[in-house]
Amino acid sequence: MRCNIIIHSVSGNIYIIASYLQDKLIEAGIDARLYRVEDSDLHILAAKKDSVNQYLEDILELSVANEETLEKADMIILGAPTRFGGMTAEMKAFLDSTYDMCETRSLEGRLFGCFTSCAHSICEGSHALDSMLYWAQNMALLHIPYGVHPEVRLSNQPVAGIVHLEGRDNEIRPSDKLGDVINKYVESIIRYKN
Ligand SMILES: Cc1cc2nc3c(=O)[nH]c(=O)nc-3n(C[C@H](O)[C@H](O)[C@H](O)COP(=O)(O)O)c2cc1C
Repeated sequence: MRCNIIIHSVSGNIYIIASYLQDKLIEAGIDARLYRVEDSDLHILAAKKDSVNQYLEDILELSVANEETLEKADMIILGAPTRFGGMTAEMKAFLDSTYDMCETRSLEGRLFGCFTSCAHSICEGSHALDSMLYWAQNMALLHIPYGVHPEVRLSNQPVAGIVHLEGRDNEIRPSDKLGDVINKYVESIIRYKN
């Protein structure tokens, strides 16, 4: 199974989650690859903010996603920061560029997952997940939800996907606890593998 993870990340949280998720999927025998969407002024922000500069090179090393990235995937996972309860404009611009694919139904039946990072509110993160989910539904993709995992205690995750809370100015980077959540999500994905 080929899984293409497409991200937008400014200060690195989404990149950290995506890299961990990619490693875990590869360990599970899934051909997981990481792509980014265009962000034309990321380098300008990186010159002003250390937290943006920290992962800039890693992020820019990723190939930029296009329609082929979607068409080659059996599973598409989107990761984008939360912006006012939605996804970022950069991720939205990429998804908007795929409109023809919903009319041709060329992605129908592929699998879908999503994750986000935000400052302080799981609730706003959950809205951001839903905004990506609406795209997936337009594309007739099949959503694999995070669902309910009482064994991962107090993880406070929405059922739709994974949310990381960074606190103020990246004071909380994705931790082992979020790793437990991602591991559970990978277990669900493996069940759909064949
Ligand atoms: C314009 C803007 C709007 C934001 N809106 C929200 C929001 O609605 N809720 C929230 O909790 N965080 C919000 N954030 C914080 C980002 O989602 C957060 O910094 C995220 O972790 C960035 O991910 P990254 O490190 O991968 O770039 C906002 C940030 C910016 C710059």
